[in-house]
This record gives sequence, C-alpha cells and structure tokens, in this order.
Amino acid sequence: MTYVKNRLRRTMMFVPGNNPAMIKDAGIYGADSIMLDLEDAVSLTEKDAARMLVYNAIKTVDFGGAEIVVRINGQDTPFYDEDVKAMVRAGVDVIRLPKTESAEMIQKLVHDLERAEAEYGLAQGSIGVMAAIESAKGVLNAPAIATASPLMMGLAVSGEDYTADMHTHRYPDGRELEFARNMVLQAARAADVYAFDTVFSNMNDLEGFYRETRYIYELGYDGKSLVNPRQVSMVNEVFNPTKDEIEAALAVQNAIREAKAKGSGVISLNGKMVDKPVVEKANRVLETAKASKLIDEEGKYIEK
Ligand SMILES: CC(=O)SCCNC(=O)CCNC(=O)[C@H](O)C(C)(C)COP(=O)(O)OP(=O)(O)OC[C@H]1O[C@@H](n2cnc3c(N)ncnc32)[C@H](O)[C@@H]1OP(=O)(O)O
Ligand SMILES: O=C([O-])CC(=O)C(=O)O
Ligand SMILES: [Mg+2]
Repeated sequence: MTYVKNRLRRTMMFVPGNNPAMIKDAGIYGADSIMLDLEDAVSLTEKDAARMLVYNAIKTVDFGGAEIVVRINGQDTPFYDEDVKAMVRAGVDVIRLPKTESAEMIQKLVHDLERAEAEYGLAQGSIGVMAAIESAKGVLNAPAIATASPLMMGLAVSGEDYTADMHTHRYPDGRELEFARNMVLQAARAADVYAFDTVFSNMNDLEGFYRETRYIYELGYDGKSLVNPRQVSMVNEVFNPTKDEIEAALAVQNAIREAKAKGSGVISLNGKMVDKPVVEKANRVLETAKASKLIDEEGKYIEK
C-alpha cells in the first residue's frame, strides 16, 4: 500500500483494532478510508493483541481499495513506540496521532517513522501523518500543527475529548464545537491539507446526523470520521455533487471557454457573473464528481 496526498476522503470509518470480525468486513461498506483503532476503542489489557491483529490485517485483508489509516496510541503512553514500529512494518498508508497539541509532537512522529523505515530498509517518507485535535491547546496550535511536516495529510477535530477538555458536553446544535471546527478548518485550508469533522455517536438519530454532516460540508470540510457502516452512504451522498451541481459546473466551464475565446475573463451565465473564483469552484465540483466516479473524464455520466 502507498500513501497518496490527494484522493477522495469523504468518509473515514473507525474500526476497533481488537475486533477481527469488524476488521475482516470493513472494506465492503464503501468508506474512502478505514481507520483501524489502537487507541480508545481498545482496552489497556488488549493493546498488544490488537496491535498484532491490526498488523496481520494490513498484511492480509482485502480492504477493497480503501485508504488504510491507523490511530495509534498517544505519545504519553507506553504503547506508542511499538505501535509506530509495527505499523511501519505493516505498510500502513497514514498514521493518525491522537491528542495532538503541538507541531513538535508531529515532528517527533515523523522522526520516529523515518527511524523505523530506516531500520526495516523501507523507503523514507512513504507514510502520511494526520493529527487529531482534541483539546483547547490543540485547537490554539492548529495552524502550527497543520504545517509541521510535508508529510502532513490532514487535521481532524475530535469532539468527544475536546468537549471534555472544555468542561462541556456535546449538544444537538453543535455550538460547543463551533470555534474548534472553524479553527481546524482554517488551519487545514491555509496549510493545504485535509479537514475532517468528528464522529457522531448516536446511530439512531439519522436526522441529527444528516444535519451535522450537511453543516460541516457547507463549512468546507473534506470529510468526516465515522463509527458505524450505516453512516457511510449518507456522508458520501452529502459530499458528492448533485446532478444539478455537475450540470451547472459544466455550463460554467463552457461559458468561460467562450469568454476566453472572445478575449474576456468574465461572462454572464443565466444572469449570473462567471469569473475566476466561480470557475475554481466549478472545477472542484467536477474533480469530486470524477473522483466519485459519477462522471467520466469527458464529463459524461457513468451509468450505475
Ligand atoms: C470517541 C472515539 O474515540 S470514537 C472511535 C472509537 N470507537 C469505535 O471505534 C467504535 C466503532 N463502532 C462500533 O464498535 C459499533 O458500531 C458500535 C458499538 C458503536 C455499534 O455497534 P452495533 O450496534 O453492533 O452496530 P450495528 O448493529 O450497526 O452493526 C451492523 C454490522 O456492522 C458491523 N460494524 C459495526 N460497526 C462497525 C465498524 N465501526 N467497523 C466495521 N464494522 C462495523 C457490525 O459488526 C455488524 O456486522 P454484522 O451485521 O456482520 O454482524
Ligand atoms: O476523532 C474523533 O472524532 C473521535 C475521538 O477520538 C474524539 O471525539 O475524541
Ligand atoms: Mg478522542
């Protein structure tokens, strides 16, 4: 497996690293990234067994083309060093560092990855890293964390630990996460890395889940961390452009092509101004539509 910086990452599904049945089938639900968890889903007594299980799974299980992320244990735990070494040997795509509070923590992770790669005779820099931001300190340092290394893939806001650190709880309207969500997103965009929203834990509140997903999509997030396969298709749908959006984006591309042929950088389309930022947004819609296999390279719909 190899890490690629740019790819579709709408859905990143947590899979407990101590659950062989869940791990075995994790690739069938259509998540863009599968996140095998060695941290908070695994009890202290199962840490070593889970590490071995996840190592073997990365080597042998077919995850159907999903990106493989492992959430290792934090740098203040006795499990961190072994987690790093085992995941390097397994050939993981991305390491998610929990409870990241500073750029130095990411630099230490990258250094430890390089050392393990050297030890096992593997190419340097072949694993991406991402930071889970789970505290007030992490949020305030998000801009430095996002730019800590060229191997940085993204930032995730982690609302459960963050609200504990902030002496609050999670509420349906999400006001308690507003500052963290905006800060993490700004930091990610400014550093040109991905931004992921936090998990939604109530599997039976589909309406609340949809509302939250739509909200973070509109803010500009790239994707969301998930805890259950039933959440995958709804998030993928929210992040996929609609047929109307794709058609509007194709019309924008055609209009600007015409404008350029006439020597102009701006044109009117159905009464609306089309200029550079409008074209940029249209291009992004079409890139996502292609990556999601909704349209082909020529912009034609792919029949399902
Ligand atoms: C704050 C944090 O740190 S969050 C991150 C750590 N937490 C986790 O990793 C939890 C991951 N999620 C889970 O363990 C489970 O989804 C739970 C406990 C939340 C709910 O479990 P259930 O009620 O059994 O879920 P549900 O009934 O929807 O399961 C349906 C199927 O999907 C499977 N499944 C459920 N969750 C997952 C998952 N995260 N990954 C892979 N498979 C899963 C189940 O095994 C079941 O499979 P089966 O039909 O073959 O038996
Ligand atoms: O990263 C996440 O969304 C899950 C998590 O650990 C948290 O919320 O504390
Ligand atoms: Mg957490």
